[in-house]
Amino acid sequence: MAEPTLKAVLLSPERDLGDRPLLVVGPSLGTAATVLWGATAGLLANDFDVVAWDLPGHGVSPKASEPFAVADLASAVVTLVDSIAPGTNFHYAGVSLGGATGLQLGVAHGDRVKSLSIQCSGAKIGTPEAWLDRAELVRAQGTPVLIQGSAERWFAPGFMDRAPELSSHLLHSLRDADPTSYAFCCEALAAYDVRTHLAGIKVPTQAVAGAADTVVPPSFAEEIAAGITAGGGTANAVTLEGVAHLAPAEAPAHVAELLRSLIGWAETLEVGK
Ligand SMILES: O=C(O)CC1=CCC(=O)O1
Repeated sequence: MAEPTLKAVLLSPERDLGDRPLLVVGPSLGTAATVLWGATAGLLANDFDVVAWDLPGHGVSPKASEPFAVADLASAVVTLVDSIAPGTNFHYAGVSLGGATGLQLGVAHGDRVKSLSIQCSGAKIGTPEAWLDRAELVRAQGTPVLIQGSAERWFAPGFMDRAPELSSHLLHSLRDADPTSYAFCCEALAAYDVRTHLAGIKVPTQAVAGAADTVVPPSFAEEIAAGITAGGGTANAVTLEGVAHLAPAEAPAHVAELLRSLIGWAETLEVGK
């Protein structure tokens, strides 16, 4: 296992980094973060420096040459932040595997993270067998074989008709992803389980679920919030109606509002530190 190299895109490019709170946003398996987060970031770009990182072999990140764990993704996010804004503590929001990376940031790098928005994610996602089967499938047949099933899991009913361009753009990022890197992500998810570590997360956390998500239903967000609160941390769970697995693309205005409220509150706590 090794920390992969990650690359990022600044989604609030009209201002230099450093003047405003830094919000790092992360992707779900198969998506490019700029596409997944574009609409939400557009609503936040006046108030925050928004930086979107990509999974290995997805979007702007290079392919992975060896396996990695979700914990390695979290360390790689910290390395990435230090390469663009050295030593800066940041707010973090991530979807699904990007959300799992966020929980791992809270577990292992809580001193660097000012708040966590964990979206359409869980402390454990799916079963190891299913992830290892998917890794084998994508290695044998490439990412196109995943497109039909992903479209069914990712979007709430009616979204593809309402937003044909965005949904097609998201599915193109899956088609363009490197199959080997995608398979490594599946293997990282097979081994991922931070359920017994939630109590160690002390940063303000919001767990956001899609009511129509069949991959990680709202009970997963409730489990995260309950586990963190039990550890003395501060967390709450929110369910978005009409949303499946890609909340920032499906409900950007609502997600932006949730992030504004979380970050605003977390910044007041920081002032007193
Ligand atoms: O199965 C999918 O494609 C959805 C998903 C599970 C983990 C993740 O990041 O995305």
